Amino acid sequence: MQTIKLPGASHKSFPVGASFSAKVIPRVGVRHQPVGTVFSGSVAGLESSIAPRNVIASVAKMLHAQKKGSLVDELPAWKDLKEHVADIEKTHLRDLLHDEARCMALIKESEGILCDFTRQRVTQRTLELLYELAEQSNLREKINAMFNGDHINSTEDRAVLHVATRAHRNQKIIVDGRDVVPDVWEVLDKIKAFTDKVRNGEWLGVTGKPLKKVVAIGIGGSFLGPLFVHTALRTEPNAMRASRDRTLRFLANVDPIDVARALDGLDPEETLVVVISKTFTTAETMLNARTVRSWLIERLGPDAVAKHMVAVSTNIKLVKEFGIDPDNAFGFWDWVGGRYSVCSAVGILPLSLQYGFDIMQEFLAGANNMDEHFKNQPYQDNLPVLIGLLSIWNVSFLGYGAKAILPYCQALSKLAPHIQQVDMESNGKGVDINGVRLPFQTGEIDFGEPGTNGQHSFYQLIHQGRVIPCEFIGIVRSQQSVYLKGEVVSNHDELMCNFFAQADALAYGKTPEQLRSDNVPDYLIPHRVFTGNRPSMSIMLPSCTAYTVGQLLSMYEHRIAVQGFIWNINSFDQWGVELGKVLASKVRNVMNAVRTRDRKVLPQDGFNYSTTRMMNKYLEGKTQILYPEGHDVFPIDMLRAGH
Ligand SMILES: O=P(O)(O)OC[C@H]1O[C@H](O)[C@H](O)[C@@H](O)[C@@H]1O
Repeated sequence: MQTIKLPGASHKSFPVGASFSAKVIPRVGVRHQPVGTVFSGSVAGLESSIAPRNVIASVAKMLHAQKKGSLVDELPAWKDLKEHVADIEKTHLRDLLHDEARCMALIKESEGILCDFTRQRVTQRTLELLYELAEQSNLREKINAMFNGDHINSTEDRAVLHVATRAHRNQKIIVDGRDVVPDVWEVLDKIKAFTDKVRNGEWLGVTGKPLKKVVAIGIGGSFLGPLFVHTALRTEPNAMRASRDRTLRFLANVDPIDVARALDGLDPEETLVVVISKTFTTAETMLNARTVRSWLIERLGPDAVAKHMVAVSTNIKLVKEFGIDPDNAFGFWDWVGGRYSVCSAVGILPLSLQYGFDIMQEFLAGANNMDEHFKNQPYQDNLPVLIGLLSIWNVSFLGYGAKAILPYCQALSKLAPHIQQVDMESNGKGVDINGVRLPFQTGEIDFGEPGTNGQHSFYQLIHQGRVIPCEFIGIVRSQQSVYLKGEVVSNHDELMCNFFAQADALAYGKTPEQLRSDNVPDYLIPHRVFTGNRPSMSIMLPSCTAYTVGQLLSMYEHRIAVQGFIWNINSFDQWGVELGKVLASKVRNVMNAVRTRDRKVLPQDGFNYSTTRMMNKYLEGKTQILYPEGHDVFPIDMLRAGH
């Protein structure tokens, strides 16, 4: 068979004359039917007629995928798994947990992390079928394509290489023919140099005071990951020592209440502001940045910006236009997705200001350790692959659309909010990677709270209402230990007693017979029955340090990628957030028109009845604000008073 070379494609050759139909979308790539046929022909024909590299690469990938069946639910393994559901429906976890061979096979320990999958509604046969599904879905090739810097984010024509942001200095990771690891380390070295200077008092504020308070302004991926890691490290003994006398706060919401809270009690003379935005165009972040810039200038004069404001962005041009010296800007690259950016300057700059670069380097090393594990381990021992496959089983075959993330560790209290974005923005899609509408749902609804708080809140529903697969995360050595003389167990042991108990309570439940033998009156028995058979997994980390937090983060990121690879969706774009933004700017224009022209209500046209009615209620309902021309409506009273 003759082959032709496809520049930039991951599969370097393809049979001449392989036919396809494709819609060519400028700058975006290719979608195949049924979106619409604009071009039909062969790969050879395409190469000679239109030939942009990214289009050829996309077509090659598309053809490759089509060869194997364009939708995952058409694969034989998917069908086998569908049939296998009936076998599993006949089982109960309380029986499955008695099968010792099964349990031994379902407990995996690697990189110091113990994962117990015995309380998943699976048998060894289920796992075999899931591995088969992974094979048939080209999971390994897709993982390799990610690590190789292929443009797997096809709708934005970008590589997906957050793993490069935590590469060791001597690793090589090639994107578009260029090793990016030296670029990554150039920024990391710059972060180290800058944060050392701020922390040791070499870099001072405009009035000569050390900058001990940091306000990090950013939203979405430029906020949730750094907040998660900051919350995880606050009480870790080494991190605590390293951050003594220092403060890190976040300002995310465009709600002025968040501004007031973030700045409350801060002295601008001692405050460094880090504006974090991949695009440097996000409306909320830029308004907050302008607001805080006014706060600094009003108190310290215009020269304050140079000493008190720095930025993290891929868009250095806009950073400069905002008035921040590009020397004080820390870059990253379009191949780092916002929600995957905590290991770039997005997280490492503010967190190094707070904890020092050395601690953040441990965090990067932990993430890198899990990246290597993910890249190299066979499916059977690969923690992110196993967790991802089990989620596919729960969502697509058992029909459990949500999962609860339940760390029995207060330090991990911001894991669930972070994973909400990483998972739901990545995998909440309606079409496959080729643009074909999916006949099944992808993604999961994520929520969670630390144990034991959640037990006193939503566990009722989990135990007796809906079935929600739970992910329990426990820690062997607590960051903080307390043992009170005379108490039965230490405080951390008390916490962990609940961690162990909940998983079994969900799995075993409580039968009417057991209740009767406990002398529960008949009328209460239906209310007190626990059906059990509710799946969970338990993950145990040796400690909650910068290193293990890095591992945990990477494990969750990659399990989400595994799910997206199997569903064959693009987990790395987020078109679904655009429409609301566009409509908000239409509202913004009208709001401005009404407020600046002293009108109390909206004109009749422009919005539907409901929106007009609600907006008029809002506009009439507070004292008329007339935006004064040429003046900042700032600062608000509380901040002016410097409380
Ligand atoms: O970092 P930025 O460019 O300001 O983007 C912040 C956030 O904006 C949008 O909401 C995207 O959906 C998020 O993925 C992103 O993290």
